[in-house]
Amino acid sequence: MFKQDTERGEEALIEAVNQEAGKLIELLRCSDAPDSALADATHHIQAAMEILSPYLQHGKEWSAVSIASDTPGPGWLEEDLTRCMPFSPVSGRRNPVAPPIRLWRDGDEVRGETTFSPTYAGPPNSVHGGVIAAVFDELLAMANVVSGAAGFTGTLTIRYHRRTPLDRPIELWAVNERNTGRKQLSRGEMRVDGKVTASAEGLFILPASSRRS
Ligand SMILES: CC(C)(COP(=O)(O)OP(=O)(O)OC[C@H]1O[C@@H](n2cnc3c(N)ncnc32)[C@H](O)[C@@H]1OP(=O)(O)O)[C@@H](O)C(=O)NCCC(=O)NCCSC(=O)Cc1ccccc1
Repeated sequence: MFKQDTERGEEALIEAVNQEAGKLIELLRCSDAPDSALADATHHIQAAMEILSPYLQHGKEWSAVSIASDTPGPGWLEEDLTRCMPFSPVSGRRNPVAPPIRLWRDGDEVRGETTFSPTYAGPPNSVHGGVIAAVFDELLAMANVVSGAAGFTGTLTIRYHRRTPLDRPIELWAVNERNTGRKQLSRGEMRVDGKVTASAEGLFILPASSRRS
């Protein structure tokens, strides 16, 4: 059974069920189960879907709910930056497709760690390049947030130095290099055992429309 956190209550439960769903995705991705087991699992998954479907939220309002200020619970914690985007497909603890990522503020920089399961595989034993890009998008955006300005991704350039392995601890690092008017320039790295496997540079821009409003 899920262990309830007495202080965080519902929040702990919603995160726990998402984590279980993430493990389910990994089991499906890696499973060599026979048809009988797959049929049984399908039955149980359908039962869970029936329980949840009455609570499905549709429409603009729900898709706009993506930042912590839209949800109950602590939104901004410097030691746990992923809290401010609980529904993110990259780091959100309320999104079962997100890998388990931790991000925290370290002065002007953002640091973090993650381990990618085979759910995120691209080449053999390695993380998918698109997943790496997605993680950098969020990591660099967070470095901008920490620096006090956060625009939309305009351009994101990734250099894949060597393969990023699955099932190994990955170090994440990013910093905002420059804020000029509406533009923020940031860069980041992924490292394994101290060696850079991928690096990124991003130009983030505040849209003209956000200035007028
Ligand atoms: C915002 C902007 C990129 C630009 O705004 P506009 O008002 O149209 O800009 P305007 O035309 O006034 O030009 C101003 C200056 O900027 C320059 N410049 C313009 N564009 C580019 C460019 N692409 N690349 C490079 N430079 C560009 C332009 O030449 C000019 O330069 P100048 O001053 O002459 O030297 C807009 O096109 C847009 O919304 N695109 C979609 C963005 C999107 O969907 N991103 C993905 C989702 S967000 C995400 O994932 C992050 C995240 C993660 C996690 C959590 C949270 C966030």
